[in-house]
Amino acid sequence: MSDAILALETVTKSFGHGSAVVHAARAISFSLHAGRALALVGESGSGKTTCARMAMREYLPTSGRILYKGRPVEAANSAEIARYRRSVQMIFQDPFASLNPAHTIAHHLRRPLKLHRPDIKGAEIDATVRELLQRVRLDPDLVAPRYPHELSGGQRQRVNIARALAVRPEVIVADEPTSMLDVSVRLGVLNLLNEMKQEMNLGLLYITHDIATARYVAEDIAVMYAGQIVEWGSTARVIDNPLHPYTRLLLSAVPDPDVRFEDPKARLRPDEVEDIRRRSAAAQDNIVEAEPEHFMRMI
Ligand SMILES: Nc1ncnc2c1ncn2[C@@H]1O[C@H](COP(=O)(O)OP(=O)(O)OP(=O)(O)O)[C@@H](O)[C@H]1O
Repeated sequence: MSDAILALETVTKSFGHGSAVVHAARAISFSLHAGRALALVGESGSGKTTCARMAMREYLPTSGRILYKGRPVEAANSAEIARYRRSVQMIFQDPFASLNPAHTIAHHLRRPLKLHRPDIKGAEIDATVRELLQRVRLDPDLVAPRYPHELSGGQRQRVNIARALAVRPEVIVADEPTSMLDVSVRLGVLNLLNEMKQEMNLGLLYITHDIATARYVAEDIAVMYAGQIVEWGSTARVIDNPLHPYTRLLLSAVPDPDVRFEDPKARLRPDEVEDIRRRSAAAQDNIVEAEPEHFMRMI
């Protein structure tokens, strides 16, 4: 599809040098489209956050290109970079760390409006704060005057979503947005992200170790293993008919980022895990040098 808002084209990111080099992302290609979500799934260390940080321009790729509306970001001037930064907003894992305990929720939402929305002034700012809170299904009268510690984790994450929406982004990058929340409120936050995607025509990059949750937000899934995308497809196809052994491993693993697959709490036996890892690594060796198009055909 050529109407991508944001596209990573054969992007690679390495850290360190020589024998200590870590290939965190290798030949990664994906694009984000208005009103659609891509779930990037994989275990801890597979390279998901590195991809998110490249999409945010916090990390520059070692090689490859990032395109914003078809134009390479590297060639952008400072005004275009500023527009890009506004256009691509991030929601982090820890809903508390990203809010300042000394300020009210209203303050957190007024700030981006004052900085990035010259079209609204004075009383309009407070009206927009109310609108934003309503949009994320929070009661403005109750929530606007509160401090972050007075809200639940789920409410705080909704405030973070409202803050990201304040600058009218085109893309939201949500890195494990529910993994630090109570299980009981996770689905509500995922449903909210899904509604925002549809209502505001946002492109969404949803990053998770828990492949099953992709069903609630994402049209497509890309599965990452050791810095590479090893399987890609529609969410229903990947979950119902996973082709790659590593995807099967993810589907059978417990949804807890702190539990490694070798952990006895994971449902697979250690010998099964070892076998799948070996086959994943072998499959990966075969595709390392392949062009993305060729790789897509292989999976
Ligand atoms: N700034 C950095 N310097 C050196 N190595 C890094 C850096 N950032 C990430 N890495 C390494 O790159 C690899 C991929 O890490 P990344 O954080 O992208 O994975 P992840 O799938 O997002 O994992 P997690 O869910 O734990 O964040 C890991 O081996 C990690 O140690």
